[in-house]
Amino acid sequence: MDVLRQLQGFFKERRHYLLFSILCLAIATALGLVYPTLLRRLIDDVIVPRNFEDVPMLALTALGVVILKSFMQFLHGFFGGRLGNFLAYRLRNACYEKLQFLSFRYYDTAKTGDLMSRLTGDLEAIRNFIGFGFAQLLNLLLMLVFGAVVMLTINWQLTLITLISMPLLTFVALKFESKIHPTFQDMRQALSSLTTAVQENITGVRTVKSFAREAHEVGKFTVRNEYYKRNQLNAAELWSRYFPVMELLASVSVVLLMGVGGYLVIRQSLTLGELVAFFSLIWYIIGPMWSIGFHINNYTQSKASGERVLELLHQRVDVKDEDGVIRLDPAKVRGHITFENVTFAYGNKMPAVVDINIDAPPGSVIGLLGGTGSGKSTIIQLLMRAYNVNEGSIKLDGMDIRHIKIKDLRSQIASVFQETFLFSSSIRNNISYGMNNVSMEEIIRVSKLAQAHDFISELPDGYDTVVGERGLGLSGGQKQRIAIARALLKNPKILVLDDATSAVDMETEHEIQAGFKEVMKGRTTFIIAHRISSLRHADEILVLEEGRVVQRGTHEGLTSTPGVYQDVYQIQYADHIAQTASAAEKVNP
Ligand SMILES: Nc1ncnc2c1ncn2[C@@H]1O[C@H](COP(=O)(O)OP(=O)(O)OP(=O)(O)O)[C@@H](O)[C@H]1O
Repeated sequence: MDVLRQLQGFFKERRHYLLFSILCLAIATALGLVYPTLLRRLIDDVIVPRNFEDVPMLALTALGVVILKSFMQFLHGFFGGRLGNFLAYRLRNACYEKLQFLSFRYYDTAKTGDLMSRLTGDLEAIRNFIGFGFAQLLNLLLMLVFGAVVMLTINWQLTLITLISMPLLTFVALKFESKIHPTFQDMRQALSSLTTAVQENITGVRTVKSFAREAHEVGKFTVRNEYYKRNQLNAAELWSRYFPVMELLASVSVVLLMGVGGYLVIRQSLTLGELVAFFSLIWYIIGPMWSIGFHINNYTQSKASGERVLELLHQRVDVKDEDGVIRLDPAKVRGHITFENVTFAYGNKMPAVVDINIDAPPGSVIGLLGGTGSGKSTIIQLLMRAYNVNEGSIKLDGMDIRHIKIKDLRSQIASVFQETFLFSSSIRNNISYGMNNVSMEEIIRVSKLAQAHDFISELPDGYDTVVGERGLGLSGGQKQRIAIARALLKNPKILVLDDATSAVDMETEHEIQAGFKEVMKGRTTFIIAHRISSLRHADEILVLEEGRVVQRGTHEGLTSTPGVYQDVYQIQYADHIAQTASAAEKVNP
């Protein structure tokens, strides 16, 4: 109930809908009791004494009850639907907003499929339960109480005898629920793994095809599909057993009623009308008993769903603005970056970077070189304050970035990552992502700088061409050039190029770098690169190994000092060095 109490906070302005919905359903249920009473009057007061002038009145009453009952049911659905949808809408918005502000740390371990199912399946379960299930569960109790009270007022002995099978019916219903519930959970799990397989397969279609793994993928899917089918069959078998058993038990009441009730009528301790009313009342009570398991199941499932949604909403955001943060005036930002003894570890792992010191004055270019996993990207992540440093500090123009408004800090940094993410929208929208009121001229200007204008112009719809999901349909280099244009449009004080030219050929790299020279002017630039050619003009190059800076200096200084940089240089420039050496030999034999 704690979950329900917490969820209540999301619909407190519409709490009256819940009350109306329950009230209307209760009235409809109470009206349902009028039928047996009318039947009883029809037999005892009309048919038996052949008093037929009362028939029209009884018929009109029945009609009135039907209409009123239907109207009450309509109102229950109306208010329930409004309430459920209002709550789902509020929760969906709250979850989505939370997802925007959750830290990178959360996304390091979060699974897309799981998050999607919280925002869809779980929300749907909550919507149904709060909108309808809750009222119906209460109503079920009301039906039992109302029905039993009316029966007791007719004949309490007969009531006790005929309701003898009720505990057994309840027991079977609950037992059934305890079996079907895990089966449903397995089914949900199986469906989730089936969906994950489809999602992964579509996302990684290029990898699958390039490794000719179609048959393997089909096999993997078949196994999961088989498992899902088995679960479905289990559930179907349980259902097929449930209804006959329930009917059998319910028939015990009916048989008892016929025997004992018939005997009482013969003995004239019960009227014929009362016996018929009893029949109708017994089904009025047994009906809800059949679905008691379903309603309880609905409740437990929604409770679990509520917990999952609330768990997401209660996630702690560890990187957030503190009170009294500094706002940046873009015109005054100079872009002086300093790292002072920075150490950082992801979770409980070994530190990813240790004791990093960098001084990047405004407009300088810092190169980061190192093997895979050496900590290059981590340095950039820390600069953007994706994570808080564990030790030391990072400063922008002398201010610790922890004291600067995150939005302001990030708006001063533009990055081009190794992996370019494009939204399924037009190229123009992708380039101007996050910016308002950008003119077409501006978009074209930056695209030209990023060497993207030519290939965009050749596309059928030019800048209005809609790129597929994550940019499918464009080459890696083309996507990267769009990302570069996007970064240039932001006109940042700090530029991060994370292996930004790795997906383009040498010639294009050269062209892009020539363009970059222009845009890097006046901006502090961090370049992460595997190719020395991308770094040679940097003001300072940091060579990283296992999170530590093992060498630092300019290209000239590092090439003339024995060490990692010189080794990498010799490997990457082997041909060039050999040529230079033979040319020198020819001159000085
Ligand atoms: N999100 C993360 N969660 C946990 N550990 C991480 C995460 N990102 C990186 N690491 C770890 O931190 C270390 C440094 O990784 P980082 O990505 O900074 O290296 P890199 O030099 O950029 O590598 P690459 O050139 O392959 O991109 C590695 O040991 C890596 O496994």
